[in-house]
Amino acid sequence: MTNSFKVKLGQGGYGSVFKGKLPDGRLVAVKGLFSNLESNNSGVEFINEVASISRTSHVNIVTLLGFCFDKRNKRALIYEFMPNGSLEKYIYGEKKATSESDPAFGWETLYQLAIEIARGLEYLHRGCTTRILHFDIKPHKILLDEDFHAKISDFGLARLCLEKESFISMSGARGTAGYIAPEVFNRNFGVVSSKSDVYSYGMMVLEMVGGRKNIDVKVGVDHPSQLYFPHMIYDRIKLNRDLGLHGIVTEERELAAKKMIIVGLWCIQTNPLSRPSMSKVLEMLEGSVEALEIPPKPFLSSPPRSPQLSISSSTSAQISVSTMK
Ligand SMILES: Nc1ncnc2c1ncn2[C@@H]1O[C@H](COP(=O)(O)OP(=O)(O)OP(=O)(O)O)[C@@H](O)[C@H]1O
Repeated sequence: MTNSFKVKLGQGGYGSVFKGKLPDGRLVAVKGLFSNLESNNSGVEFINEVASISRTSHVNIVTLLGFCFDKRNKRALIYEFMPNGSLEKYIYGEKKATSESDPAFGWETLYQLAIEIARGLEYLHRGCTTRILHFDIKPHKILLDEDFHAKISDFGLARLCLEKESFISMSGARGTAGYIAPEVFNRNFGVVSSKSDVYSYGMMVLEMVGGRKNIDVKVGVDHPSQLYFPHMIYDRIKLNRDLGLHGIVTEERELAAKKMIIVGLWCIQTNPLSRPSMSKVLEMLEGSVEALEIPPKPFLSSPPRSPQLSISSSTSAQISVSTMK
């Protein structure tokens, strides 16, 4: 199926992703899962988990087409192939989105993507058969189809399958620094819930707006005031200053940018209760900018450095999975 693993699409924390083709010609992405844990069981848990999650179906969620599980305990997840790769490269990678040199990927597209991702997340929070709280939403989890529509990829399924199998079960959570809500790494901030995903979503939207990492260590060395993008943009929007963003040449683009900024700032409020639900986010993005109130200035509450943060098991039971009737 993968033609001997010739084309590697990427590398995730749980395995490599390869391009493949089904016998009917459909292109797929095959995500191999490596487990360094001795597992003697038959993989029933894995199969059940995949079966239950494969019932998830939404236009803004990458479709899980199947799985592989062989006698030697090798396992893989098979997803629909997303030809335009991940959002990451359009935010700060080789195809930076706000660049005027690529008008096809300007503010209109970014704004549309913010709405599509919000729809996918809202579905995962409220509408689907399997509800998983606390995904690891970040720009490389958002994949783009051939028409540049956004789909949330994998949404922690790999982690979930391996953790269930290894009996680590639902204890301990991993997240990517820069997107993890404060309550995920410290319970004193509140309870981990779908609002933790709202936080990650907000951080990501602000990166889409800024075209850079929210915490830019390189910039920070020379210009400390520019270290934390959410603070910089907060001051500009609050004081009604020029946003100082690339490519805002029409009023329509400015309105789209403003909505994304205000929504992003609401989403990253430290108190989970102050953050909007994903349905509220959609309402805010789709409504008029005049109806939006500017939130209080968000604190810098994520740990700024290490790219992958493993959370100790003292913050256990943070991923909650349930099958809704
Ligand atoms: N369905 C797909 N179609 C095309 N490319 C994909 C697909 N799934 C993943 N990729 C590519 O592989 C990369 C790694 O994906 P993966 O989900 O494993 O990584 P990750 O975001 O680091 O996740 P995790 O740490 O949860 O394993 C993606 O950033 C993307 O470029």
